[in-house]
Amino acid sequence: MQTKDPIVLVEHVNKSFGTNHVLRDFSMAVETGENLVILGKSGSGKSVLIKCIIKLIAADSGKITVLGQDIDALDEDQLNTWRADIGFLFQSNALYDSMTIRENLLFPLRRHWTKEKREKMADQAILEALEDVGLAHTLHMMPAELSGGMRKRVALARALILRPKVILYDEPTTGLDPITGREISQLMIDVQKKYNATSIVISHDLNCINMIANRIIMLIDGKNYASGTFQELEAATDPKIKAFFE
Ligand SMILES: Nc1ncnc2c1ncn2[C@@H]1O[C@H](COP(=O)(O)OP(=O)(O)OP(=O)(O)O)[C@@H](O)[C@H]1O
Repeated sequence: MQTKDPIVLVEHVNKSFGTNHVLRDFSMAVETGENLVILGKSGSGKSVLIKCIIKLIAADSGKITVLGQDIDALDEDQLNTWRADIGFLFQSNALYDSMTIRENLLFPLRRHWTKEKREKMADQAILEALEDVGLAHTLHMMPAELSGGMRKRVALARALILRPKVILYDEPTTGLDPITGREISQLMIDVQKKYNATSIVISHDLNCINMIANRIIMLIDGKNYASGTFQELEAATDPKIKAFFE
């Protein structure tokens, strides 16, 4: 299972909440440039896994290495610098409703860029990020003025503005109609190609998964139960895998 030079390596990770043992000796390796989808039923621990990868929550045991860095060894300052290389698209989009789209995109730059760099480069970076998602005209609008699909695009632009090397998507097409879902999936493919990023995607949306996944990992019973391409897993005879593709 180990690849030559994985950009994300999860080894024997366990995570429990009280008696709820969510991740059980979970391991996976993600290679640079992959679009990896994590598939598993509701409550199986997909969000917990990606929160462990970005160190929003701590695993109980095991080791996680991201961009060559053992994440347990990072202090607060190092964690902040390291997080600039990791984009995260929340299911809720998490846009600030009281801020314009420009201010929403400025937010990560405030955290990670110096004032000097922001003064010189922020406007250009914000415009380019919005152009990447086809929404340059929304610069001075408020989130409430945008449709759900547009808000998702803005959230994607914000996740990409620092040019992360790894992007984590938590159910990026949930709540969108199938056409908008396909548009978002295509955008994810386009940005992955443009910036040679690595994507880890949680999704239940078979259309989205079929479009974007180079590989799928099935998270079942807290473990990396199976992995393969969409076609390989769709053809599986194991009932636990089959259930997802019916
Ligand atoms: N902070 C927390 N405290 C206690 N339990 C938690 C916490 N976060 C997650 N859990 C539990 O961990 C389990 C896995 O949750 P998780 O959100 O990872 O599921 P999921 O696979 O992402 O589900 P869904 O597809 O519905 O989003 C659930 O039983 C959930 O209740």
